[in-house]
Amino acid sequence: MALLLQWQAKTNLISPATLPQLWTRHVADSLQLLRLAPDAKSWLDIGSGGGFPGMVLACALADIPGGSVQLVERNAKKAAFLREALRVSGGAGQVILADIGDSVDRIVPRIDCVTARAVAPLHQLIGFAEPLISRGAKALFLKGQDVEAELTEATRYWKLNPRLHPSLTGGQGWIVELDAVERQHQSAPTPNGASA
Ligand SMILES: C[S@@+](CC[C@H](N)C(=O)[O-])C[C@H]1O[C@@H](n2cnc3c(N)ncnc32)[C@H](O)[C@@H]1O
Repeated sequence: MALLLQWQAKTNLISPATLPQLWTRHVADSLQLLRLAPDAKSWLDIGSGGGFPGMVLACALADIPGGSVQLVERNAKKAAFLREALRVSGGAGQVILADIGDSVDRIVPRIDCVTARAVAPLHQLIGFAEPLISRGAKALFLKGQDVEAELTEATRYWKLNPRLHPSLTGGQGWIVELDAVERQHQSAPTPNGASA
């Protein structure tokens, strides 16, 4: 957290308005995911930014044999922060400087749990994570009060059976848990333009 505050002075890693609630809004918000996937060892966080939830999970997993978090971040400055944060904290993980859309197919180790917070709308996140979910990963996406609208939009593209968990850290937050997803097949248009 000291390193985050130091870098925050030069790089916008988290919203300045949330600085007074660093430990609840960011650290506890991240840690609450562990209880939803207690056996997961291999994690991947999409768009880790200032390290939430990925960097916090990397610290929590540091003493667990085989525990590790892949932190995928496309912004070079934020990726540099994450590398330094892993170094000073001894967190278990690696930083991947890449756009998840271009790199997810190159993730070789089996991922037990894929996470994201404040990165993209749900239907897009599912698109990014689908290759990992289809290989057995659980998805845990931290979402805000618009979760119902995001789920409705996502079901236009995906067949889902989501579990919704209220955030333990207050506010209007939710965690969307997904164990399987399937792309919706658009029915082929008939020659007169109507859907079959
Ligand atoms: C609003 S910040 C949120 C950071 C962090 N997850 C949090 O909740 O504090 C979104 C981050 O996701 C990264 N990002 C957005 N789209 C991405 C993508 N397709 N691949 C990798 N990183 C992405 C951005 O560079 C940015 O650092």
